[in-house]
Amino acid sequence: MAFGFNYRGTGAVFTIDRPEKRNAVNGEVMDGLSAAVEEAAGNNSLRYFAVTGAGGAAFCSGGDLSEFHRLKTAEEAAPMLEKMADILLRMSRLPVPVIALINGHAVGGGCEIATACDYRLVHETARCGYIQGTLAITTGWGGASHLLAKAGSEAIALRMLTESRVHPAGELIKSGWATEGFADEPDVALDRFVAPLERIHPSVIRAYKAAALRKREAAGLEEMIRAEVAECARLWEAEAHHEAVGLFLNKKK
Ligand SMILES: C[C@@H](C(=O)O)C(=O)SCCNC(=O)CCNC(=O)[C@H](O)C(C)(C)COP(=O)(O)OP(=O)(O)OC[C@H]1O[C@@H](n2cnc3c(N)ncnc32)[C@H](O)[C@@H]1OP(=O)(O)O
Repeated sequence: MAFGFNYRGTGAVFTIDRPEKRNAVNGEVMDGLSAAVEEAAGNNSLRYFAVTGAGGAAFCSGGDLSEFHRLKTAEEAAPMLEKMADILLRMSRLPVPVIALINGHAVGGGCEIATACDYRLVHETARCGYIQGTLAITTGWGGASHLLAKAGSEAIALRMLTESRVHPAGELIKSGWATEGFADEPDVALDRFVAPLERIHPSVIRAYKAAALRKREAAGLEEMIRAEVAECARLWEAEAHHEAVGLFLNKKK
């Protein structure tokens, strides 16, 4: 199975479990996350929803390039991009805090998953970045829209997106992208982070989450995501993108 979904204390944890592929997202992971989000949305006693990756190397390396490299045209790429963008939008709209437990590198679509969360806890060795630019595409799962809708500094957000590089944990914490860093086991960091929330009545937490969602919706988040997906699909079919992906997949051959 490419993923796990477990209840842990008062929360639920979705784990991408493909460490040999650095937790790249394939169709099975998408469907698993979609089902987990649906289940969490209907669970009135849930207090948080966390996403993480199996193994120490990566949180998530983005879309599975070997699987999605088959998609050549904008028309072929769009349904995949739309599907994951919709899953991440629904995840972001969960009525409880959504936490990215970034145990290792989060790049490309992996960085977008983290961005759709309310909080990002980053291991000190993890590096994160919207590296899609190096593949001649933009983010296509809604990551730029989530980032711009809630970033404190538009300039920092825009610079991260356009530079398309990976950032060490220290830099992510300093810029405010990461909520906090950790050096111990991810589970310990998660418990430490949720402990103060668990002392507050769940209805209060849910009310504040609803307030944050109202702010993002007022920014036009859903419409922004639709435009982002279309733009990524348009760039996807260009030769520059397919060449860059081919180079990555053939790098060790
Ligand atoms: C859909 C789109 C979007 O945003 O909307 C995207 O996500 S574009 C996808 C953006 N993602 C990427 O460009 C992938 C970037 N991946 C990386 O930069 C790296 O793999 C790191 C994540 C930094 C990990 O580096 P590290 O040296 O630890 O591992 P590695 O590069 O040797 O990778 C280990 C194995 O995982 C595979 N692997 C890694 N990332 C993959 C991916 N995204 N899709 C498919 N396979 C992948 C490698 O080919 C290799 O397979 P073998 O063992 O068989 O050789």
